[in-house]
Amino acid sequence: MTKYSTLGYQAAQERESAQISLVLTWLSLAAILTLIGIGAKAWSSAHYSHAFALWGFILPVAANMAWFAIYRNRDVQKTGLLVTVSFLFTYLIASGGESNTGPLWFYVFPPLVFFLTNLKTGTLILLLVYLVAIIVFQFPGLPFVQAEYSSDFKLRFFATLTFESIFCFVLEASRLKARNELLDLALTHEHAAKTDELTGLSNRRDILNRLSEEFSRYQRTGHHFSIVLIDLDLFKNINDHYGHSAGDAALKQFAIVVQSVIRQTDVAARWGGEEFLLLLPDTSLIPALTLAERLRSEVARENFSFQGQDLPITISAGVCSISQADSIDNMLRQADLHLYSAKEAGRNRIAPRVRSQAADTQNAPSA
Ligand SMILES: Nc1nc2c(ncn2[C@@H]2O[C@H](COP(=O)(O)OP(=O)(O)OP(=O)(O)O)[C@@H](O)[C@H]2O)c(=O)[nH]1
Repeated sequence: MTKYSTLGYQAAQERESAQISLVLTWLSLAAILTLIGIGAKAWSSAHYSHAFALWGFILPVAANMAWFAIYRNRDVQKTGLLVTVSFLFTYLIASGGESNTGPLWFYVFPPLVFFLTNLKTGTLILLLVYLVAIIVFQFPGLPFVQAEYSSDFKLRFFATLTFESIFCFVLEASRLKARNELLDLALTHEHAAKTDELTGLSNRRDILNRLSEEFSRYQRTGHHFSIVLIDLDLFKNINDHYGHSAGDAALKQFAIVVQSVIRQTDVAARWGGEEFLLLLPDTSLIPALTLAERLRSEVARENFSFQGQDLPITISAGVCSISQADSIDNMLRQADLHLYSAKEAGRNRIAPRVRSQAADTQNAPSA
């Protein structure tokens, strides 16, 4: 998965295209009003065909707005407006507009195409615009070309349009660069705010949010979920005998084991110190106990080591399902009580007990 496919990027992209759509709606409205206005001006100067042609462009702009209002398709909205504006500007440069001022509208194009498309597509469209202008300027005899422009005008037109295009390209490129850097920074902060630095798992704040989301989902849909509160056994001894760095290494290795056991939809978090919490969506008590038991036996089997020394790591855990509680606080309290009873019963075990656990944990180390 690339960083551009993460939820954060997708949300930012969605916000940006929603903004572009809004601007396009206002631009379309402004275009309609402008076309009405300059059409009326042409009419008052007795340029009837020109007035009708300008008013004729109102139809596709209005149709594009209506299409978007019904289907909310932003790509069609963008393409529709770009195509209409392209034809309008081609008409203006070919007809000369009022007093040969039609080509002046071309200056709207560079900022508009870079705003609506990306740098590559924008540049391609601008090259097409140049091609249209060159054809109109070089072949005044063509049937659709009614205007003739002086050499001086053509030269200055291309020079100024080129200058404007390059300027818009550079501005857009630096805007995109700044926007991506800002987005990266925001995502890094967002990730840091949700992640435990040592283990890379979710932190307490993140899992509390997810628990409350899962609880709301349960209230809406009735989908059960469970939690597993895990504590590494006699962890103080690990720190005391092998050093704090060995303890840290064991916590990291434990996080890797947890992630290899849980499903992708489950969430593992460092609850604090040497305590961890699992959130298991769509899981009732028995499957949650089975998963906790599998994790316990994986941890007991895993070879935890630090700088060549083996670390004796086992876990105890308390499990609770939403069917046994009426709130998140209550679930956490019950899981904590079960964890306490697992410790009391000799550690390296899961509570509440299921029959199959008894055989597995007969040889569990005592406190
Ligand atoms: N290395 C390391 N140790 C930690 C970290 N967080 C908490 N601890 C240690 O974990 C130990 C927890 O010890 P206790 O709460 O006494 O419990 P325990 O020794 O695990 O005994 P039981 O829970 O009864 O099995 C303490 O010594 C903490 O200093 C950490 O991030 N790194």
